[in-house]
Amino acid sequence: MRPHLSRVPGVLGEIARRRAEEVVPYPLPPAPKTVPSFREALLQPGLSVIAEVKKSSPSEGAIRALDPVAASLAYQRGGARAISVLTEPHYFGGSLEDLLRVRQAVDLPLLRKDFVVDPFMLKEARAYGASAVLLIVALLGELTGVYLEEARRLGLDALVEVHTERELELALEAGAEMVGINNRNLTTLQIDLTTAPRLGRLAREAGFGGVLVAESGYSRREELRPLEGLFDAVLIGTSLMKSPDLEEALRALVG
Ligand SMILES: O=C(O)c1ccccc1NCC(=O)[C@H](O)[C@H](O)COP(=O)(O)O
Repeated sequence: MRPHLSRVPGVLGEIARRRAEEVVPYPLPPAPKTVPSFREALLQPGLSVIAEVKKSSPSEGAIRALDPVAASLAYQRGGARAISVLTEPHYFGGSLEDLLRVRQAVDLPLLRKDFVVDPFMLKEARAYGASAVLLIVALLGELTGVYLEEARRLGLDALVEVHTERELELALEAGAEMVGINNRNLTTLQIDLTTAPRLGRLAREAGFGGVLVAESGYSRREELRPLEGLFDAVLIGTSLMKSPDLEEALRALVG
């Protein structure tokens, strides 16, 4: 079952509709027998970092044409607990090939970072070595629970992404065990670093005891302070990718 994407505004709608047009099932390579647990990696003590391989974006245009394997090895040395690999090709310069190559090079759990709008994309994620997928409530709406169930059935963890109070309610109703709160409004691309702590507190007040991940816009250590004791993990892409030394940049942020 697919979500109704005509109702999704802005660049997010554009990306997702293009993605949906491209999904044509094909024979997948055999999935790795086991992959490390994304959820358990993020539950280690302290604020875990999910470091993102992101070559370009709608916000920034070209960021850096760094080899995803080289970037991921540097992230692993720098202390990342998981790696997010963009697989969307048109706006982010990613691919499933990148995901597979990173899987073969590092031991960390991988998040397939894409705009999932068809259940086949979950099967692809599993086949190409992901431990987890991103499910964006602004895209999936009431279908979030259906995609969550399908992800679980395939043995994938799911990071359910929200940006508003209503989306948070939907994520919790759907039974999300990992919630990502995006500081970036995916319609306007504006970043507001007060979004994650505000919605994070609401989630905890509502009794959410699962994994909380703050996403987007972080580039300095002091910006992570409001997350301490509330969030389990932070997802960082652009500022790391722009740094001359990824390993050092990661240590400077959270080391
Ligand atoms: O990054 C964008 O410009 C963007 C535009 C439209 C949809 C999604 C977008 N980014 C996805 C993300 O959430 C980020 O890649 C991730 O949270 C890391 O953010 P950052 O550290 O700011 O690169």
